[in-house]
Amino acid sequence: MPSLGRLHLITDTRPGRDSLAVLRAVLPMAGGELVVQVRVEDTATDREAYDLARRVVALCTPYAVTCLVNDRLHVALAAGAVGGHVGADDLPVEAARRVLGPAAVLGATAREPGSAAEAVTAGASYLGVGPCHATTTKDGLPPAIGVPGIRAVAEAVAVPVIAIGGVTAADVPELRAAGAYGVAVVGALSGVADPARAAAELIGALTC
Ligand SMILES: Cc1ncc(COP(=O)(O)OP(=O)(O)O)c(N)n1
Ligand SMILES: Cc1ncsc1CCOP(=O)(O)O
Ligand SMILES: [Mg+2]
Repeated sequence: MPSLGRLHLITDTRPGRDSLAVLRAVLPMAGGELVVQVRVEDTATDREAYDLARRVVALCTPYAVTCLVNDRLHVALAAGAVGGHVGADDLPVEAARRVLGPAAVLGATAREPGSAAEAVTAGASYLGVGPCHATTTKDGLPPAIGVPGIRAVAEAVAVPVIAIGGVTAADVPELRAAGAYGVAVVGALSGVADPARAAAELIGALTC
C-alpha cells in the first residue's frame, strides 16, 4: 500500500467553483503530501464523475500524487485511481475492499471509536473523521465532534486519521496533538484567492 499523504484535497464541484484550476495551482508545490479525492455532487451522472476522475488522474500522475474517488468505486477502477472513500450511505467497507482489491487505498468515514475500529477490521486503510467543525460545504451533517472527538477515534485505531469538516491551517497543530495524521479539506483550498499558498500553509503545518 502506498504511503498516505497528509493533505487531502477534495474536489469542489459546486456551481461557480473550478476544481481543476485549484488542482493545477496546488499540484506543483504539494509534493508527496497531497492526496486528491474526486467528489462530485450526488446529482452528477457516472459519466460526469468518470470524466472528472480521468482528468484528475491525468493531472496527478506526473506528480505521483495519489488520486481517490469518493463513493463510486466503479468510477475509481475505471479511471485508474489508486482507491476510494466510502461512508455510511455507500458500499460497506468489507464490500468496498473486495471491489477495490487488497492493494488499493480505501478510506472510510467514522465519527466515534466503535465504528472506527469496525471499519479498520473490515479493511479501511485510513479513516476520514468528522465533521470536526461546523461547515457549510455539505448539508445534513451530524453535529461537529470537535478536537476531542478526533482524539477519541485516533486513540482507538492504528490507521491514519484524517480530520474533516471546517478544517483550516490554524486548526492543524491541535489536530496533530490530538493524534490526527492529516486533514481533508474542500473550502480551505477551493474558496480562497490563492490555493497554492493555502496548500503550502496546510502542508507546512502538517509536516513541521
Ligand atoms: C476524507 C473523507 N472523510 C469523510 C468523507 C465523507 O464521506 P461520506 O460520509 O460518505 O460523505 P460524502 O462525502 O460521500 O458526502 C469524505 N468524503 N472524505
Ligand atoms: C464531505 C464532508 N464530510 C464531512 S465534512 C465534509 C465537507 C468538508 O468541507 P470543508 O472542508 O469545506 O468544511
Ligand atoms: Mg459517501
